[in-house]
Amino acid sequence: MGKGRSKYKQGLPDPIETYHPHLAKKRKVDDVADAKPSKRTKEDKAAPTTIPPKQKTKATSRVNGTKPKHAATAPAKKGAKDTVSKPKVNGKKAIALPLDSDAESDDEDEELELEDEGSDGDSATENLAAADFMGSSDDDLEDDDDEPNLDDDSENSVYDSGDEETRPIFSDDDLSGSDAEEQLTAANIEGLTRKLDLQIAREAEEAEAELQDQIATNIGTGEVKPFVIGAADDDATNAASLTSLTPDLALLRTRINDVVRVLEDFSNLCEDGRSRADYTEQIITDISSYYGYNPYLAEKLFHLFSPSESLSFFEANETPRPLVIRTNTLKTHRRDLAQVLINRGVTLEPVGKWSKVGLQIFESQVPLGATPEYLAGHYILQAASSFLPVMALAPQEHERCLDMAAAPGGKTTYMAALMKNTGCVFANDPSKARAKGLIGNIHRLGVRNTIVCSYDAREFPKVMGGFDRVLLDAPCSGTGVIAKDASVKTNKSEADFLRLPHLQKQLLLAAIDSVDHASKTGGYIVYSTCSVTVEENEGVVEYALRKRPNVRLVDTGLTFGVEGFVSYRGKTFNDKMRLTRRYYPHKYNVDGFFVAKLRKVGPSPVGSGATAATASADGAEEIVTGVVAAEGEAGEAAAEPAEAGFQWSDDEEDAKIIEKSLKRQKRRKGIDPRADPSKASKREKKSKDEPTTAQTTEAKKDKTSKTKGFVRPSAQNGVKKKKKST
Ligand SMILES: C[S@@+](CC[C@H](N)C(=O)[O-])C[C@H]1O[C@@H](n2cnc3c(N)ncnc32)[C@H](O)[C@@H]1O
Repeated sequence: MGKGRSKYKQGLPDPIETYHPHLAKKRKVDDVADAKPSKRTKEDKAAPTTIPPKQKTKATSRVNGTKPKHAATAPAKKGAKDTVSKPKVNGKKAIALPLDSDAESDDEDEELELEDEGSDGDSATENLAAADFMGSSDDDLEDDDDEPNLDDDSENSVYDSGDEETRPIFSDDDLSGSDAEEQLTAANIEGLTRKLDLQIAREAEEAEAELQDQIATNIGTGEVKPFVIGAADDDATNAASLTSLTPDLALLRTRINDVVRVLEDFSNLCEDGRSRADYTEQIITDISSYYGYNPYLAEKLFHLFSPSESLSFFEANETPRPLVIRTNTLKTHRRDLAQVLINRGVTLEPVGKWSKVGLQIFESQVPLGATPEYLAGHYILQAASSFLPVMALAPQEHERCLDMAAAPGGKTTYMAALMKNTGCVFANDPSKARAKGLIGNIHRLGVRNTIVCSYDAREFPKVMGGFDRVLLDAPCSGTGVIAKDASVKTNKSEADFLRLPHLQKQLLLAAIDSVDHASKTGGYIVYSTCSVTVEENEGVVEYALRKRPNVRLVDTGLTFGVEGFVSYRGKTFNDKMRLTRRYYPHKYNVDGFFVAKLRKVGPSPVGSGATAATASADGAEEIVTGVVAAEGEAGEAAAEPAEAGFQWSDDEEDAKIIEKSLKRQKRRKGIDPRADPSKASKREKKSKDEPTTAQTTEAKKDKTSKTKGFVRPSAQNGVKKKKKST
């Protein structure tokens, strides 16, 4: 898998907002060089602000092998575990850090916002009684006078000498052994910061020059037509080396680059008698061998982008995304959390202006999944792109919300935090094994407004409805997270891209039918996946718009992201599809993701299975069963295609395709699909008509019960118990 993978350096990322793969790669090379003291230049040695060698070689674990540009960091210090409310390092007082280095005003906004978010001081104190990790008091940290000037690089250091005397700056030669550490003062860190800034600027210039060179070379050689297609056929040696089990990666890479050039300037560079299709076929085969994808998936992903952009995408999938944590504002503030982690030897930086709770981790001397703050629920490890659907959903205090596919709970717990533990979140996941993780996270993060349940979410409208907002973070193929799970490259087949969209469509209809269109504060549905394929994203939303004319696409409110496709390979989608957002690893250095926000403007059609059930915010049951009256609204039949151009499969077609695919799967397993067709069709009918979980079956027996199958996590730590209906 990933034959070409080892060739590529890992660990690129810049802070998420400013991702430039070419710069990042370059930096990585320099990082390695830097790590070898013997390679340091004379000037470096003479530089008065260099960290002594001992410090440089200190065993830190570099997350993703990256260095922050201006990451807030602390040097390794003795007795890090002795963190107290006013942390001291080598006798120096640690101060509030310039986390949001972009703008002071921004930082002030954040302070205000954090105040608003109102951490639950009690729970924090309870959890942290043994060790006061919270660092200095809010008063200390929020006193602007104590804060460094965010705009001034010279003050962009970790330690403030404060009132204490600033020590002289030492050169490498002056420092040795543990003395070196002792003498690492604010002043030399300040110098180091400046040096690093200069180095980064130099690297950026060099990388830019390199890029320009490459572009110029490509342009320069533009007149020479690359002989790419013929090469494989005519040159026996080349052909063998490029297609054998151990292909010559360098040759393969050259051919990929050549074909990209041809495809992007076809009229000038194509070989006589060759069509675009020939080149496209060639490059897909090569990408598939070079990066280790099955040809079906390689083709699917290739067609999402221009040829050169597709290469950036495949390339970005070879490197991990930055490690990100989300501050749990139910327990702490980002600034406080950052300071405590810095004191533990973590190098971090705010994830970007778009989030007030994310911290990107660059280096850590401690395992981030086992710090006291982690165990106390002050943060959760969560991919940056995972924040986005929740931000788009924007759940409000005192609302009643549903997270339809919730495990392991990254988004549920964020929803609860935005709702400040008020109102009620129903967190559903049919996988019991995964629900355990969900319950664990809910407990650890101090979430108290959430009820866990375990249904096949397609059944949800029949069980209960009337939600102000519903999040459907759908099960998907994971083509956005290939960097995390390379098995996707080979294990996703055509059958998956038929089965998954079918399930996603059913789930999205259920999500829509579970929402109260008359909600005073909401009436919203957010649909998201960690996949970048069109079938799982725009295709699903388009289907829902056709089947439910009572929903409209609305703006996600997200400040970045590529617009969704309004047309794709001959298919036309609703014009408003541009309001959806796509996220790509090569573009934003986040996992690939898709986010769509819908607003329900009228009741769901008769026969949709929607139940008008409402419950008070604290989860107490007040049941109104029955199908929402159509009130003159169009039913299923009237909900027929609004968009003539959209030719994708509908329910019936889907069913046929799924049936075929199931048969194929059975055949592959050596089972004769016709062995007992009556039983098979009965089984299929049953699985279509009935919920798959025991809880749902019970719930169907007594539709008036909305509490069966739920468990209040606060009442229970572990596996869910069924509650008797009230
Ligand atoms: C992408 S994951 C959800 C991640 C979660 N939202 C989070 O942020 O932690 C998709 C989830 O869908 C669940 N799932 C699969 N089939 C489902 C169904 N029919 N109804 C509801 N959930 C389903 C899976 O068990 C899985 O946990």
